[in-house]
Amino acid sequence: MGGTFDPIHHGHLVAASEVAQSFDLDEVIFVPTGMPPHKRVVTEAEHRYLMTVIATAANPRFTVSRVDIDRHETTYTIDTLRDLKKARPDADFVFITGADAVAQIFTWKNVQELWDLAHFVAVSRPGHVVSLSDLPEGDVSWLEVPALAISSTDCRSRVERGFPVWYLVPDGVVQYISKHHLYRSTS
Ligand SMILES: Nc1ncnc2c1ncn2[C@@H]1O[C@H](COP(=O)(O)OP(=O)(O)OP(=O)(O)O)[C@@H](O)[C@H]1O
Ligand SMILES: O=C(O)c1ccc[n+]([C@@H]2O[C@H](COP(=O)([O-])O)[C@@H](O)[C@H]2O)c1
Repeated sequence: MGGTFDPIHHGHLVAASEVAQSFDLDEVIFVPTGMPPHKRVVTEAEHRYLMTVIATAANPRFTVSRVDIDRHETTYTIDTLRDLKKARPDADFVFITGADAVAQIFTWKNVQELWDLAHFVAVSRPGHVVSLSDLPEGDVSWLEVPALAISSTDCRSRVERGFPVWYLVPDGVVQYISKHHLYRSTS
């Protein structure tokens, strides 16, 4: 599952857990992006990576990869999948995306090559509707997951305004944000 994870929240974790169960996956690899192509300036990669490690530590099927943050360039999923495939040539990959991300997939780099490298699973997300007929049949599956109306944008905004993010993100991530003064207007 690729994402900016700025910060990682329970919407990401529920989506990953549901896809792992439904598609009988051995492992879910969370891949924090380096520099995402379509996004604002994001928090330092090491902070996003460490929050992802903290959030996933308790689940034996969850791991975190540094492939995107160690490439030190704009992150494209084509490169993520090529690097993962190089490291695990025998693995069959499933790339997990939310409804909002998959709706943009035809703007992604080398999109036609992506289908050869992984099967894509798009999960439902509150506030986002996707027309399944726009997605290539056989290459993208759809999965309804428990609706959690949580976004990283809202988490950042809440911290900035002094509102709690307890129960929106894992406890360790709340503590990490506080310890490193992330998302405060002065940080
Ligand atoms: N609440 C959610 N339910 C289902 N999927 C989600 C949810 N939040 C994020 N995702 C999916 O997880 C992936 C990574 O998301 P990302 O790290 O950009 O989080 P985000 O909450 O969308 O961040 P931001 O608000 O900063 O754009 C994307 O494919 C996104 O669609
Ligand atoms: O490959 C691309 O062109 C591309 C463009 C936008 C997003 N992505 C990937 O989609 C995933 C979710 O991205 P985001 O920006 O919603 O966190 C993440 O793994 C990104 O690298 C990939």
